[in-house]
Amino acid sequence: MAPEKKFVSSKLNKFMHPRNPYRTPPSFKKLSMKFPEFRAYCTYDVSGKVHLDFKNPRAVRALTTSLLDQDFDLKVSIPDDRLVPTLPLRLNYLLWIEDLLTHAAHYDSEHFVLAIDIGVGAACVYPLLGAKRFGWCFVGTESDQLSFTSAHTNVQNNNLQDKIFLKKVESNIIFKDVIGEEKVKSWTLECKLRSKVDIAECSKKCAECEPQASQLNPQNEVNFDEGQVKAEIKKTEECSTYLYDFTMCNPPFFSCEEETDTMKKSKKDRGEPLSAPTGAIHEKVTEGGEISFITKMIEESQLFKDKIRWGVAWTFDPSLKLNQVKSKKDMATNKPLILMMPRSLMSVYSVPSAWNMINKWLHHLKVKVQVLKSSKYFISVNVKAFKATWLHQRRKERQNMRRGVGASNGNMNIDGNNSEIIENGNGRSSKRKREAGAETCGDHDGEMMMKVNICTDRDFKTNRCSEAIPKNQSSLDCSLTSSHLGSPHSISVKEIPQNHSKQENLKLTQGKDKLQNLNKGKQERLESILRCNLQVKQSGALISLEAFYLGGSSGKDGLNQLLQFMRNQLAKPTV
Ligand SMILES: C[S@@+](CC[C@H](N)C(=O)[O-])C[C@H]1O[C@@H](n2cnc3c(N)ncnc32)[C@H](O)[C@@H]1O
Repeated sequence: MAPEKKFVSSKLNKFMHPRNPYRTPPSFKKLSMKFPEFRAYCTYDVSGKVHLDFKNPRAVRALTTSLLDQDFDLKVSIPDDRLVPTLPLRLNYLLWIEDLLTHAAHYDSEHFVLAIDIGVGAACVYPLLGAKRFGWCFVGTESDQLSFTSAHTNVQNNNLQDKIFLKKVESNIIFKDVIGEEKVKSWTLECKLRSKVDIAECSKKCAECEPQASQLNPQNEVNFDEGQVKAEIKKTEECSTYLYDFTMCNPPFFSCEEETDTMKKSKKDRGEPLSAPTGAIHEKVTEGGEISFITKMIEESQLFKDKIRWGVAWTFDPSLKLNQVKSKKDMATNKPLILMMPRSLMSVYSVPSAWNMINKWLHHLKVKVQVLKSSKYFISVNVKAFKATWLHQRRKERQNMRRGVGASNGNMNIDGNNSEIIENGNGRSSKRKREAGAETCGDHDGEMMMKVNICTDRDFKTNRCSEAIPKNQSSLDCSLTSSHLGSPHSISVKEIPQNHSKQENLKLTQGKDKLQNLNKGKQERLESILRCNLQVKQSGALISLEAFYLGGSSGKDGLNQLLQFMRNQLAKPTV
């Protein structure tokens, strides 16, 4: 067995989040060449394979800090006697939260996210990863002085003090002295104001917030005096409800030291633990154990129910669609569809040339492709499709041939006129014309007919869309309504009235641009027919394509159809 396989046990690996980069174990060889501190704990067998002694806490620490450096550009130090976080599991938690946020009505990938992490630990792992990988801001608490100092140093060393604020707390307190505390409030507000996205959000939410938005310059430089910040806090408290998007915690789990021994013994019965246990006793033990800790969190949450979007096992926020978030079971059953890439079609049998071929197909299908990871032996991409362009390719091919059109001109027009296929919300596609009003959409490739009411950009500008927009909604709300009806590219905002001052116009234009971006991500999720990750990898002498379903109204059938299109291309290339 390759030593990297020990990185995450096979049992755990099936629970790894589909977007977790450590589903594929890192190369210890590469890591040992890059990081001498990691190399110091490596041994090499005759075949040159690298082995790490997972029973040695120092080796485990060197692995974590080297991976943080290599994969996230984070320089982290962890004192000898403090907990060493395992990165795959920490990322799983963060990715699951990202899923939760994605399903919250307000969230978009460009949205400003502010979170609380209770008990950051000496590494400060969640805030550092959250800030670096997802761009989130954090207030972190810690009750242990040594861990607090170490976490603080890690934040400073990575120059993330604009995104992470740490507070030393007493161990009998969770949120009480944190959320309402003046310094925390000032920092969170400054942090929020620093975010340009918030300008659009604020101006949309509450007209009184607009003066503060105009104080920001495009470079994001914020210089507030104490009085201003206090005034802004008051305004924010009056006009906004939620300040924090979520709170997270990896609590100390045991109620006494003896319990940790019992756990060790029962773990032994279940087989040897993979890694050496690390951490001081107070990091693992708390009065009453984790049940008492979490109970306290739930009790205190009621005091701050309108300040945090609660969403773990309980929520006060109806916009959180918890039932759509992937469960561990879903993750475990999210097996990839696999396509073996044959040698015969490639002059050089390598991952890059296999990817070139696949990329050409994806380009032909006009899907959105984002490269996540790329190396000589592994390429991972995220794919979003808004139309089932892979369907009935052969039929289209034959029709084109009959019409005398070049077989694959790379310019696929679904039906030759100015129509497009849009999602109709029930998972089926329907044809839409770029005209206003109610219209019957024709049957397309055997898909269902439906009637849709469409407002165009022109309707919004001329206010003809009165049916779709309640009278009390602002012009920016109008754009949201429009974006729900149209394609990702048809977001529209009402024209800015002529009698506004130049400054106001600029503000509104900035707000409009931001809001359009803000809506784009959410729009894509709402309208996508298929979202999946594709991984091209070399295992031994073979190259394969693994396809993971992530979402989209076509369901896993959509992914099957996409793969069938690829299989057809391998059998009889037309692209
Ligand atoms: C299991 S460790 C988790 C550390 C880190 N979040 C991680 O996942 O690696 C729990 C941490 O919570 C801290 N802690 C315990 N009670 C706390 C409290 N009431 N408020 C803040 N931190 C606390 C401990 O000192 C310890 O660092």
